[in-house]
Amino acid sequence: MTSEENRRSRRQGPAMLRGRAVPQTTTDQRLLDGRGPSDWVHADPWRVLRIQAEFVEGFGLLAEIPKAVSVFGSARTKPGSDEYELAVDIGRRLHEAGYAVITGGGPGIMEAANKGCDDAGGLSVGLGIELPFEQKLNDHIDIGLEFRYFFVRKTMFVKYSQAFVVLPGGFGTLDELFEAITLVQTGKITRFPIVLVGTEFWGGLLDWVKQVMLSSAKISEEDLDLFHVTDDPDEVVRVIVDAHVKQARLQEEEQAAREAARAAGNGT
Ligand SMILES: CC(C)=CCNc1ncnc2c1ncn2[C@@H]1O[C@H](COP(=O)(O)O)[C@@H](O)[C@H]1O
Repeated sequence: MTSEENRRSRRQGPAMLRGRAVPQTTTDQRLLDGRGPSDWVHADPWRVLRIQAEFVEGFGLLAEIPKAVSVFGSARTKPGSDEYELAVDIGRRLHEAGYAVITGGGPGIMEAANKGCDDAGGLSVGLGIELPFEQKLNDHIDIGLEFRYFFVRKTMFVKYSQAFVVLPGGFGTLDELFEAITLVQTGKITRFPIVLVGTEFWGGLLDWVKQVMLSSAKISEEDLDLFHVTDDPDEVVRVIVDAHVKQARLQEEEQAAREAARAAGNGT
């Protein structure tokens, strides 16, 4: 090391650097200087921060929404079709039962459920996803958020709703449905009603689940109780409300039992 290099030293955060270890520029300079290579923007450590930012934004925006139900279904369902009108009706009824409605914020069933809730004066939430083609949140949303990452968005549906309603849809809908069933089956979320709407649409899949999955012991008999299937919008809401009433009662009983045990332990 030359005596010139030896003299140079710099503090960099908690570190002290000397000689040739001292970088030519400061951290601030590198941050503020627009020039230079930008490959780092696409590197994984940077992505981790973006992912983290999506969680922070989502948690921040949704933390204070009241109890809510997520409604899923095809992005391709056309306004005016029976399934679209059914989703409008379900969105409205969910609001009337005291729930906010959360959807994927897109067109089709998502738009219909948001519309039903919004037109009835309810809180309508859309959690959109950035897609390769131009896309905007539907017009019936009070609180909207656009996610880059599907897995971050999926966390929000589960964390901020207390039930899932699933209307006819394609791969996206099946992905959301089976994630929810898996989370309930594995005890990651408890007492979480999942209602499938459309006995004809879901019938073939349910037959296969029973005839192939169940009969080859890939699931057990009680796993069939993890979801409820109906065509009746009134029943959709009733199943959810009943499950939540039962859940609240159980929680009260558990709380009372804990307090009784504590009191007995104190000898009071
Ligand atoms: C017209 C078109 C294809 C638009 C796509 N635009 C989308 N916008 C928001 N969420 C979406 C979209 N496509 C799929 N999803 C997600 O996947 C589900 C629907 O997918 P699918 O149509 O069943 O498979 C929705 O519940 C939603 O959460």
